[in-house]
Amino acid sequence: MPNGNIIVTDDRGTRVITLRRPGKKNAITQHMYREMSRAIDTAQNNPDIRCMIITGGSGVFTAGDDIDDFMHADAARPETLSDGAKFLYSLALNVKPIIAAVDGASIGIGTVMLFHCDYVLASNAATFSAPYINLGLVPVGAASLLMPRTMGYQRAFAMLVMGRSFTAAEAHAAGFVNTVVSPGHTEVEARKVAREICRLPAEAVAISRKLLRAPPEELTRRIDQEAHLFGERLKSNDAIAAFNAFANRKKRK
Ligand SMILES: C/C=C/C(=O)SCCNC(=O)CCNC(=O)[C@H](O)C(C)(C)COP(=O)(O)OP(=O)(O)OC[C@H]1O[C@@H](n2cnc3c(N)ncnc32)[C@H](O)[C@@H]1OP(=O)(O)O
Repeated sequence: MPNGNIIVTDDRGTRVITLRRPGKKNAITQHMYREMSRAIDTAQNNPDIRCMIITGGSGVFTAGDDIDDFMHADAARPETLSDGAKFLYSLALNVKPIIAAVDGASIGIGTVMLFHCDYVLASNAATFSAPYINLGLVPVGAASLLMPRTMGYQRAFAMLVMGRSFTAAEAHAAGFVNTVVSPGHTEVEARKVAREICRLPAEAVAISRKLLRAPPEELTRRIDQEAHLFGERLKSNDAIAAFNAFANRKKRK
């Protein structure tokens, strides 16, 4: 059942998946994860879809997991994790190029998903972080595999273990952003990249892409391994204190 926070449109061979929850900085609920997974999964065997764009629109990409939703979702944690994990599986198993258009903050899963994407555009107002450490947590989504591979161990350490944020220029220098554009222009530029990809021979794109990427089974193995450790960390005093602090921050407002 669509809830309006994920908008999916198909335009000349490109599926555009838009996070639209501006009042909550595009924080991602379990329902939104399911909608995004469905959009990616249903593109796999659809010959009309040649590539995809994931965008947060203008001003923000995503504040990561919706922490309220995460905390209040079914008390059974494995169930809570499963929509996010399913989304990560959808990304890991996806066979079509995905372009990400990042304007503003990209936090947590927002940044992790970029490492599964094929081409990343960012505005110079974009910032990138994956501050699981600040919640007493560990990386998810095969970030511990893909980040050091893409940008080198030291940068991955700064982002994942120290919780550092990268600017668009730093992300570009680190190699996980292809192009930096002006704020408000990421989506239009992403559509140009999509048209370029759509003009290429589809089968050769698919084979070449597969050769370039980590095998899906390697990704899913690491996703599972991280999810297990993440689940353990959720029970830690550090994580409980961090989630309580978030809840109290809201009450004080
Ligand atoms: C298990 C989880 C793992 C992870 O995902 S790790 C990453 C978790 N994410 C974060 O730590 C980011 C938290 N959010 C922020 O730091 C800030 O927000 C921003 C920097 C993204 C934006 O700051 P500003 O422009 O000052 O906006 P604002 O007033 O903080 O937020 C606007 C509304 O959005 C809600 N919100 C923002 N992020 C989240 C989130 N991740 N989960 C749930 N709600 C969120 C706020 O509470 C508020 O809502 P209201 O106006 O009703 O008070």
